[in-house]
Amino acid sequence: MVIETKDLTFKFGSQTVVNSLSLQVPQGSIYGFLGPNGAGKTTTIKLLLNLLKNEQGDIKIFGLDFAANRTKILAQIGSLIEQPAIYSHLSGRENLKNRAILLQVDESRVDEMLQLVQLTEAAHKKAGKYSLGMKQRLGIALALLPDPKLLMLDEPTNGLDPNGIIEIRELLKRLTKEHGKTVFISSHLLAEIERMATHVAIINKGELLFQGEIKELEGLSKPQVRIETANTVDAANLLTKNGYVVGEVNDDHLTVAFKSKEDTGAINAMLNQAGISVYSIHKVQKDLENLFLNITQNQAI
Ligand SMILES: Nc1ncnc2c1ncn2[C@@H]1O[C@H](COP(=O)(O)OP(=O)(O)OP(=O)(O)O)[C@@H](O)[C@H]1O
Repeated sequence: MVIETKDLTFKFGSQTVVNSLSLQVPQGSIYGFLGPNGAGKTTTIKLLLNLLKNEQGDIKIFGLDFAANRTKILAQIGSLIEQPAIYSHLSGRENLKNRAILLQVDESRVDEMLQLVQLTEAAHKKAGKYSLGMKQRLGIALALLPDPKLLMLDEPTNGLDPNGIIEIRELLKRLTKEHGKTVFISSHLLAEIERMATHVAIINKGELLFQGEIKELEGLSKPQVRIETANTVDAANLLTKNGYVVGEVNDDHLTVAFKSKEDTGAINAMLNQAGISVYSIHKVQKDLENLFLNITQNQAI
């Protein structure tokens, strides 16, 4: 594990903001750290970067105890929290070059990083003239300059347009696949990270509600049969009488729990035989965004 916390807890005054969090971030993963606004994501990230001091619980990073190895560990973490620290009157390249001198990193890394985040063409443009997405990518390039093993990003896709999100997504995928990095990325929108994350943690009110591979999260979403018909109430009654678990019943469609393809065919035949015309019938999976909302609102899945 690249990051492992055990019962991590943090309070602002009497408010417990991070509550007994045990996180496990595997090597090489894109770990999506999800939760609604105010869930405690930024606070957790600050604890993992030593910007806040943890009060209770243990943190291990790269297998080392954080408290005893802070400097060594932090030298291997690149981070981007809130706005990247960019000089807007300097070009993207000058921003990177300045940082390279400051960190005593070989200047050849500057052009490498520009290429990696696809800013080579805009390298000589003033950073103040960059789009939000370009600024975020420059921020990531600055964080990657000393070649850290782990990248921690707090809501880097916030406010980006769809293209900007895609560019960040492709960049983070390349970083894990081709450069062996581990990426910890927070977001309050599952849709923004579900297509890149390999692992997901969902927190709310500082508590961990789910942690696992993204595939496991998808597996939690139980499939349904969606039936479109003119007479949803009669259809619901008939299906209930025959032992089906009916979900939602709307004006134009209803849903029942999916069992099998054969069973879906049997439902269709049953409704037709009762004189209820079926316009369409198919299997649907609850989308992840709804599942995420259900989990964070403490509803049954
Ligand atoms: N410096 C502070 N002093 C007191 N309370 C704070 C402080 N910083 C954050 N909080 C509170 O801690 C809780 C968690 O905040 P945090 O910023 O970690 O959440 P978040 O999940 O990152 O949310 P967001 O997506 O809105 O940034 C919130 O209720 C917030 O009001």
